[in-house]
Parts: sequence; structure tokens; C-alpha cells
Amino acid sequence: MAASYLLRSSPFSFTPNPNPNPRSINNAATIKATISSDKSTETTPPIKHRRPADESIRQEAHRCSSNKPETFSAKYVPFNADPTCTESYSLDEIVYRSRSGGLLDVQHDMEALKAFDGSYWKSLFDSRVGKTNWPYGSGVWSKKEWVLPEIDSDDIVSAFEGNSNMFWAERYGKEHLGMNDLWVKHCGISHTGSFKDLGMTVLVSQVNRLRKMGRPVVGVGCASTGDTSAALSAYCASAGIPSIVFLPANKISMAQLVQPIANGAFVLSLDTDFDGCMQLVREVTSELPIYLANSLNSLRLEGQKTAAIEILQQFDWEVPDWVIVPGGNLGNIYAFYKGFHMCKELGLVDRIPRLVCAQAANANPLYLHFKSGWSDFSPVKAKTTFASAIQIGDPVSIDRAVYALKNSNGIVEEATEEELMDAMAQADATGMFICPHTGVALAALVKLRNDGVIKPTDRTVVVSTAHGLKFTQSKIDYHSKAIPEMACSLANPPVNVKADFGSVMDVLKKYLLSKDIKQ
Ligand SMILES: Cc1ncc(COP(=O)(O)O)c(C=O)c1O
Ligand SMILES: N[C@@H](CCOP(=O)(O)O)C(=O)O
Repeated sequence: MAASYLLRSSPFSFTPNPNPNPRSINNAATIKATISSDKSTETTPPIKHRRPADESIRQEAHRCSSNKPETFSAKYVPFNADPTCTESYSLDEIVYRSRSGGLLDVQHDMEALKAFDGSYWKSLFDSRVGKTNWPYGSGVWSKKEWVLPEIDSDDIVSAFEGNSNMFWAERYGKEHLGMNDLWVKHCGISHTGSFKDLGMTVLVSQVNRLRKMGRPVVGVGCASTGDTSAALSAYCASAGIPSIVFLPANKISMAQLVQPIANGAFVLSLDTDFDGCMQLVREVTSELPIYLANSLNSLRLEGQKTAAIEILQQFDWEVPDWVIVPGGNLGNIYAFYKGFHMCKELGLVDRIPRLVCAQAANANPLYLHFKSGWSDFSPVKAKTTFASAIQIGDPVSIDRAVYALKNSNGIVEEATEEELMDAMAQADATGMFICPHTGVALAALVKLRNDGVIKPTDRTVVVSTAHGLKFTQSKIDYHSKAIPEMACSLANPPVNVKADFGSVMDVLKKYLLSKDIKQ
């Protein structure tokens, strides 16, 4: 019975059980043996679909998971607390700060996870990639046991996020950096066009669960530079949960602004910067039953950390030498560290990459802190930058970022406006279409290559955090050479030509000649 059920309900032939439970099924070999010993399937005609026609994938997941005792668990603990500290909170509590006012972290029951070895987890995760199984087809929920183990699949709000493209930057690497193993992890090719989807699916799923439990959550709110708000409003809209977004007026792109508007969020445009919005949303969410969705809330980072696991998976569990991440509110750099570190602790890999956090010089509090030898941290007043989503002067996750960098032998770099815009233009000219934040990361890479810190053969991953289509105005400004005090040396403006054969031929000949001369 169990074996035929597994065959019927699973569309793929796998080694591990996608719902591992060491109490009921000891290991992968048992499943394999059980399946192959079920002779009754030999005469059964091929099954077209894995579930009855009137059953949705969510109902299918519910049927498969019902009555299974949960093996894995997680709780909130104070971030980087003394090992003797006993303070902890259930993930079903609404809490963002520890008793002392510090950050929280989601701590998993590592002993339970260690009941399975590294190769078990690798095959389990590999078996789920890119499928339509609810919820495991999502790149985030394919790692559910490491993310939010206790949530019922029924409560999950997912857009099958993650599984993002790892782009081999062949021409950019070769021509601009002399590198042959340079990769761009396109986290922005995603449901709402940024990596925020990875964390938001987790946070909104937990809110969905809390609301079903009758907890007082009337809506979910965030301060945003444009990407968190887009992700929050999309996931909330998909679950029918009200969302409220606090945006700094005239400081985010038009494409980002229209996202929450279209998704039906309550949009507040405030005459302040991101740091001002963050301050306000914190005050408001402590007064009203509005759940806070910024990365101060450590649930978000549980989803974001899966991008690190996914990078290892995409390299067949080989560890890259460097991973470069643009940093603003600084949750993501810690999320990457956490994902890599978990893979090491659970035996999937034997080391972690060196991390680089890249900041815009106009919003560089972490860079200044790094350069001072990690002496006292001071927030800055962030100035306008084309990398508008990281225009943040007082990052909430500063402690998490410092921890991640110290424990990964990490580096912080910065990029001026001209450096980041030129890097973006250069990358685009080799076939990418990146956002200015990815330009910051590439500019940091250029500096580290020029200084000889990153070697030509080092396998390097640049994390692209948002889709270039969200930031077209910056590209228009650059290519029209409309940026004061910037040479825009790679501008490629369109040529206005009279619509007659002779004029077109003239400009084409001139163009082709110029190409010939360069080659
Ligand atoms: C496109 C983009 N890149 C990078 C970041 C930086 O991420 P974090 O705030 O986690 O440092 C953000 C948001 O802050 C972002 O929206
Ligand atoms: N870039 C972010 C800034 C807020 O970061 P968060 O990760 O704390 O939500 C945004 O898009 O709003």
C-alpha cells in the first residue's frame, strides 16, 4: 500500500522521500527497496497524472502530509547569544526583538537535521528541483525542513520562487576581468523581480498560519526602497491578506512604485528617506496588530538563505571561492552566510566561500565600519544613488552583517556612482540587463581583481538582486549622457536617421567601418 501510494503520488523517481521522517522511514534505501519490491505495479498501465483530476496540488500535498508527526523544528533565539542563554520563542509568537532589544535569529534543531547525512540532503534537494509539487517545486520550499519545518503545506503562500538562473558571465569575465569562472546568480529573475520573494514567501506563509490560528494580525507592513514592498504586496494579494507599505516619496523607481499599487496594497508615500520610513513602521507595528515584514524579522532570512544553498546545488555541491552581495539593510549578506554555514554544518560541503558585501559609496555605513577595523559603528545619512534600493544609512542588520563577514573571512567594498553605472553598462553590453545594485557588486569585483585579491581562476559568484527592467530610468539617463558630472563613457544612444535609403546606408557604412577598425 505504502509503495503504490508513493508511486502514484510522486511524479519523479527519486531516492529520498520528499517528506523525510526518520521515525517512520529509516532511510532512502528502505524506500527504494519497498518501491522495487511492489510487483503489483508491473501490470498497471502508465499513470497519466499523479493526482485525481479534481484534486489541486495543494490538496495533494495536504493528503500526502496529513497525520505525519513533524520531525524537525525551529524557534527564535537572541542573535549570537551566549551559549548558556535560554531565552527562546516559538515561531508562532509575534516577536521581532530579544528581551535586551537585540536581533533575533531562527535556530533549527540541528541534532534532528543531523540524523540525516549530507548526501541524503543533497539528493533530497536535487530530487525536488524545478518540479510542480506543492510546495517543494519552489526553490525555497524545496528546502522546507531547513526553512520553516513545522508549517503545514496547506498554509504556504508560494509563487514557485527561487530556482533562479546561474548565468555564466563568459564574455564579461573574459574581456573585462580575465576570468573564466565568473557567474551571476540572477535572483532578480523572479516573481516580483527581486530576491525579496525568497524571504517573503516564508514570512507571508507564517502570517497566513497565524491568521488561521486566530492570532491578531490584521495586515502586514513594511518600509521599503521598492523591492520589499513589491514582494510583500504580491504575496499578500495572493493570500488575500491586507498589506501596507511605507515608501520614501520620489526615491524609488516608477516600476517599483506601481507594483504595490497594482497588487492592491495600501501605499503610504512619505516625505522622508528609507531610514525614516523604517523608524515609522517600527513604531506603528508596535502599536497596531500589523505584522512587520522587514528583514528585522528573522523569518525573512530563512527564505533568503536558500539562495546560498541553491548556488552550491547549481555547482553540484562544489564551493565557489567568492560570493559578492550588494548590501543595504544588510539582512541578505547574513542570509547567505547562514545558508552556506548550514550546508557545512550538515555535511553537504566542507567549507564556505569568502563573502564580499558591496555598498554604494553614497550609502556606505558598513564599508566605513569595515575600514575602521570594525571599531564603533556609526550610521550615515545616505545620499542619493542610482542604486536606490540600497540607499540606506542605518541598516537594521548591521550586527548580522558584521558576524557574517568576520566568520567568512569577508571583505566590504564600495563603488562610486560612476563606477557602478559603468559596470552596469559594461555588463549589459555583454548580454546582461542588470540593475544598478548588481552594478555595485560588479564594480567591487573589478576593484578586487585589480588589487589581485580575487584571482583570474577563482570561481566567483556575483549576486544579482533585482531585475534590470525595474531600473530602466537609470539606463536611459546613462545612455542619453544626461547625468551631470558623469562621462557615461559607454553610452549607446540611438541614432536619429532620415527615413530614406541613402541616409540609412550612410550611417550603416560608418557604423560597420568603425566596427572593422576596432576588431
Ligand atoms: C535590489 C536590492 N539589492 C540589494 C539590496 C540589499 O539587501 P539587504 O537590505 O538585505 O542588504 C536590496 C534591499 O535592501 C535590494 O532591494
Ligand atoms: N531594499 C529593501 C530595503 C528594506 O530591506 P529589508 O530586507 O529589511 O526589507 C527594499 O526593497 O525595501
